[in-house]
Amino acid sequence: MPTLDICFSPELLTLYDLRGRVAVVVDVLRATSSIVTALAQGVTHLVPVSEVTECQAMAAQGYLTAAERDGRQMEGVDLGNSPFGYLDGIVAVRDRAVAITTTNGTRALHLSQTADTVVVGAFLNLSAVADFLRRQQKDVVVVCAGWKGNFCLEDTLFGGALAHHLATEFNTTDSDATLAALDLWQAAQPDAASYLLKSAHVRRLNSLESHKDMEFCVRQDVYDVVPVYSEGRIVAALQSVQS
Ligand SMILES: O=C(O)[C@H](CS(=O)(=O)O)OP(=O)(O)O
Repeated sequence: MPTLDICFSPELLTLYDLRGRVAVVVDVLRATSSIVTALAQGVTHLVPVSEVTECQAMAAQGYLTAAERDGRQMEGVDLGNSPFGYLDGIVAVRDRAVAITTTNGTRALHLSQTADTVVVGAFLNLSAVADFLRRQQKDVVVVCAGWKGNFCLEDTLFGGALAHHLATEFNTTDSDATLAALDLWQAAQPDAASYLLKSAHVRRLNSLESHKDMEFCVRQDVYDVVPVYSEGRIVAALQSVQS
């Protein structure tokens, strides 16, 4: 039976060997929720980059640009880090490619590249990711983006929810990290959104008046898209299998 382990922060990734495994990178608030939403809304692919200047430069190649630092959209770009940027119709996103840089999410993606496969997880595509992992039948590490290297509740909660979904098909009992995330998921029931109100990131987003982002990002199974990060691009899984 394949194992499901959880890495609470990118700073701990040196302790994990991702080779031969599937990495599920999660940054519920808000990078991976926005990436899932972007692909569901018809974005062709996303390129995660480290620096804002790198992101801005990609506009010359026809990319839409999405850049955020400390929760705020940067000057001179098309989009920030809110999933509503892909939903509100202000920027036409269908059939466009997006260069994206965020505080925590893009770093976690870059650091996970040694995995056999890197997928992008969020509550918005929880069941789709679980189905994808069932088909892969490989060991899994959930890589929590956290906040500036620190543990965060929302990404760990996602890890617990995913482990709960896969508990009969994956070994979720050998890792204390997975057991802790499962306990957290149980503690958050029956209302994970209310539970997350206590998290530091939700308080940060509230102070930026992004409460509706949090309410959206904790919704489960809104989309069935599974983004896969490969060769510098994030594409929907079916596209990746066909190409
Ligand atoms: O925009 C976000 O939600 C965060 C910024 S911060 O953690 O609040 O500074 O970026 P992300 O990379 O999605 O964690």
